[in-house]
Amino acid sequence: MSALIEADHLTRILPAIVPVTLVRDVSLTVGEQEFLAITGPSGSGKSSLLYLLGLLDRPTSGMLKIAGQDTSQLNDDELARLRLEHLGFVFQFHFLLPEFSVLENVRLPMRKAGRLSASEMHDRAASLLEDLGLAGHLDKRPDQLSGGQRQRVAVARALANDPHVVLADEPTGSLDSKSSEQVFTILKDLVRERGKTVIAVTHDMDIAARVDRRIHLVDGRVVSDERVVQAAV
Ligand SMILES: Nc1ncnc2c1ncn2[C@@H]1O[C@H](COP(=O)(O)OP(=O)(O)OP(=O)(O)O)[C@@H](O)[C@H]1O
Repeated sequence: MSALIEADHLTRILPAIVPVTLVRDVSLTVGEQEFLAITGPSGSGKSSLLYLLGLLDRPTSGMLKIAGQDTSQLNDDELARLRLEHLGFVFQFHFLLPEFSVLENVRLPMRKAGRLSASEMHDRAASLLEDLGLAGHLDKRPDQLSGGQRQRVAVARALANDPHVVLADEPTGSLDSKSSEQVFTILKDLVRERGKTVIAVTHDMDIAARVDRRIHLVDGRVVSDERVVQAAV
């Protein structure tokens, strides 16, 4: 198993009159094809840790390697490039651009990466959306879709540049139970069928019980990091 993410003693302190420690001394290694949940009480630092691992924030101290590359000396442009190449994001609220079509929303990260021609981008975006059950919706705008459909568009967008890792912050947090189950199944299939690694922050204990590995945080610290044993059916 080669490491996609290596975090060594990561700490994030928010400077303030009374500094706030968001993440404390977190060390972990995440490999290929892992399905991992980050759990913990509200305010325990789950999102903060996900943002560090996703290069959306910088640690105050500690080392973070993504796909073998030490990120500590990289400037913002280099971090953005590493993010585009290796990481995809799904948030609780989809953050799709309302004035763009579904297809254009999925094409945007490909444009930023600048590796594909216009027709390749179109075909790849259409194919991802079709795989996620959205074939009939490519030209619609996000507000013409249901919440579950929008979240599936967000998953397609996360996959646009074929990242190794998909980081998801409460991906089912604003969905009804049926849509939640669909999005969970999609994330699981990303791991099982597409060989991605998925790291999901979740409050949903039903989801946390069905991943492969669970990291539990309390006060910004990892208090357990365990393989999840699935009950036999
Ligand atoms: N910009 C900020 N300014 C001040 N405090 C912050 C800021 N961002 C986060 N915090 C605090 O840091 C702690 C960790 O926040 P974080 O959002 O990472 O936790 P979480 O476990 O994801 O919470 P939740 O489950 O409620 O989303 C919380 O106590 C939060 O209030």
